[in-house]
Amino acid sequence: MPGVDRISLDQAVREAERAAALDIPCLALFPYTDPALRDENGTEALNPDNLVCRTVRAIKKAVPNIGLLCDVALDPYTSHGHDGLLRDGQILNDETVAVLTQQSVLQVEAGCDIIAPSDMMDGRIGAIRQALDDAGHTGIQIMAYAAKYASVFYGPFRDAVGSSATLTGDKRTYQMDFCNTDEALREVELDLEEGADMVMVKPGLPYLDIVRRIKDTFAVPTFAYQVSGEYAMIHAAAGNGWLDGEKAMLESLMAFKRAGADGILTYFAPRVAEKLRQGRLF
Ligand SMILES: NCC(=O)CCC(=O)O
Repeated sequence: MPGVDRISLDQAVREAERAAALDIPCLALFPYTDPALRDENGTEALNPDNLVCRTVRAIKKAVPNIGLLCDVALDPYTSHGHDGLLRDGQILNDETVAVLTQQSVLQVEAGCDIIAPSDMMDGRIGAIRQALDDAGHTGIQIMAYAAKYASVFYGPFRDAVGSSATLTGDKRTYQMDFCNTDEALREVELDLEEGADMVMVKPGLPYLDIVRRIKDTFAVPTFAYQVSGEYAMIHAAAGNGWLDGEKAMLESLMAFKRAGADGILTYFAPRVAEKLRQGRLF
């Protein structure tokens, strides 16, 4: 991904310090897992000393006031690159949910503030909420990736976490069909009923109609993810001199706000935070 690096644990702590100084409220952590540690069942996800858990502990120790959001899904850990367990070419929904609940508890016990299931299995929000409550973690927030579309715009991210090369098939049996808008409302409704505190739409810019429909229908905290492909397009156009990158970044982020997003996950966060601190966006 242009302009975005994989960083080591000590560098992640420094980035967290920098983010806190820029008033960025929360960081989302995504691991690159050594291929030797990936297997069919994604067992590294349940290692309490895996890269994410170690990084959460280190950041929380050094920068206790920054929020940490941990992704819940198996794709960084599976040899086939899917978010769930796979048997005979089929994703096993309920068996996967049983693993995701354990992954969530481990991440919370490492110090994570917000659990963000991005796997799109059915029924996982309720199961995770129950598992967290049972383990005594009643104050943890859940951000459900409720409307996550099967999108080509995730390409650069998959390269960055090393799952492009290993992904077999596609994710269309569990991520959403981009021809469909009503399904997004049903997914959000289910996730809220199951105990989600906030919902996420992903990708962002091509899906702002979904953000607006969700916000207008449910009036809950609604987030949107400006994903790697969206970021890369602006970056590449700016690099080629086709667009003013700074202005395109700001215009795209303002579009999220206009559509009703309460928060934006973006790879531009440090750049836009610097501008906000200077007090003048436009
Ligand atoms: N679960 C995190 C992602 O899938 C990120 C997608 C992207 O930035 O393209």
